[in-house]
Amino acid sequence: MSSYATEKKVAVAAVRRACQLTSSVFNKLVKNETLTKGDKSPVTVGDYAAQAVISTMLYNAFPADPIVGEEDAAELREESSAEMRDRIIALANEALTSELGPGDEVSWGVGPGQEKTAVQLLDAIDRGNHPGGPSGRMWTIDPIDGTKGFLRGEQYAVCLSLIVDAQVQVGIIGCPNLLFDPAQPDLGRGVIFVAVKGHGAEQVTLTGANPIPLKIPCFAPSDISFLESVEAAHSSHTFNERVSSLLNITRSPVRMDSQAKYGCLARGDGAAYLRMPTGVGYREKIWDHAPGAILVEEAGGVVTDSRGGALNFGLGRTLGENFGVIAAGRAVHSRVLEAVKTAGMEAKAKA
Ligand SMILES: Nc1ncnc2c1ncn2[C@@H]1O[C@H](COP(=O)(O)O)[C@@H](OP(=O)(O)O)[C@H]1O
Ligand SMILES: [Mg+2]
Ligand SMILES: [Mg+2]
Ligand SMILES: [Mg+2]
Repeated sequence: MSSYATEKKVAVAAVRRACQLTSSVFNKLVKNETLTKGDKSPVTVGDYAAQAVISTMLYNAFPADPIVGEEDAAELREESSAEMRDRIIALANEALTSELGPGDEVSWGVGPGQEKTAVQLLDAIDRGNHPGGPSGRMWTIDPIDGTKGFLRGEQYAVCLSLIVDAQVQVGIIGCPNLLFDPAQPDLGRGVIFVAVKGHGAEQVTLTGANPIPLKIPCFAPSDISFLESVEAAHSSHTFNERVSSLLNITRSPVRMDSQAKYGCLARGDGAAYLRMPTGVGYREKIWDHAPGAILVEEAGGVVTDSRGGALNFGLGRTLGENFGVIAAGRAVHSRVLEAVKTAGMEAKAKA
């Protein structure tokens, strides 16, 4: 099985630069630097600039690889967005050219790069327009996952994955606001989760140091707690409550934005991640789950939809008919899946 050594190196370097960008943007973010997209969700200068940086670095290393990225530059190309566009270009160039120190080897082509023009950076954002599909190599970029958490100063994640023939091979999740070790808060914040199919999962610091292999522990029933979204619109809190009570879980759920939830699950901070749709019609996006799914699987866990089916990353930009997500260690997963089925039947009977 390929170890995807070069892909991993480039991907970690890209996420590292993007994390530095998003952390520094947060401290300077002003009101008119956030737009509302067509689906009413927020997007900030940080989302755009981070996608530009990651896409540029991927293009340098793998010019033929298509990219499925969350953001596009259509709005930025409008004359009325000139101020925001200039800011994004400046941020992206700063992130692409800054010295990051140890671990940022120039020899891999991932060290400080050249400044890019506005046209090049807008085109880099728009290279994320690939439709996805069942065959070939493609990257997914979610430059800021959990934009709402980012805006609240809480958890968010810079997420990147490599998918080959619909199978996730590499997943990287950068979490600048996450404690490196909740048991040792003095080690500070900032974690990058890294997984390569067949080669395990680990976490490193934002500088790529202190690698720690990740393995989901076995949980006693009394130690089980759920990880879930902060946003009730993204996943049903009431359904999770019902599942918890069916499983006699007494611990309160841990609410957290973004794929930081998958990272926490992979290292044993929480026993299960349950994401049930709040309404009909929303289709989960592949960039919201591909890095997390490979991370949890490589840490020994199981990730399925709410019916127990595999997540299908080969259907395009979304997960298609996959309904909800259940991620957990093997034993907990099968118990949660049973309870989800029971709660689902109860809900149907009531409707
Ligand atoms: N109605 C909905 N149902 C489920 N997920 C949704 C949703 N609306 C938006 N999302 C997704 O939820 C992601 C955040 O997940 P979480 O709630 O776990 O933090 C968002 O990612 P972005 O923040 O990258 O846009 C977005 O893609
Ligand atoms: Mg978004
Ligand atoms: Mg997202
Ligand atoms: Mg996003």
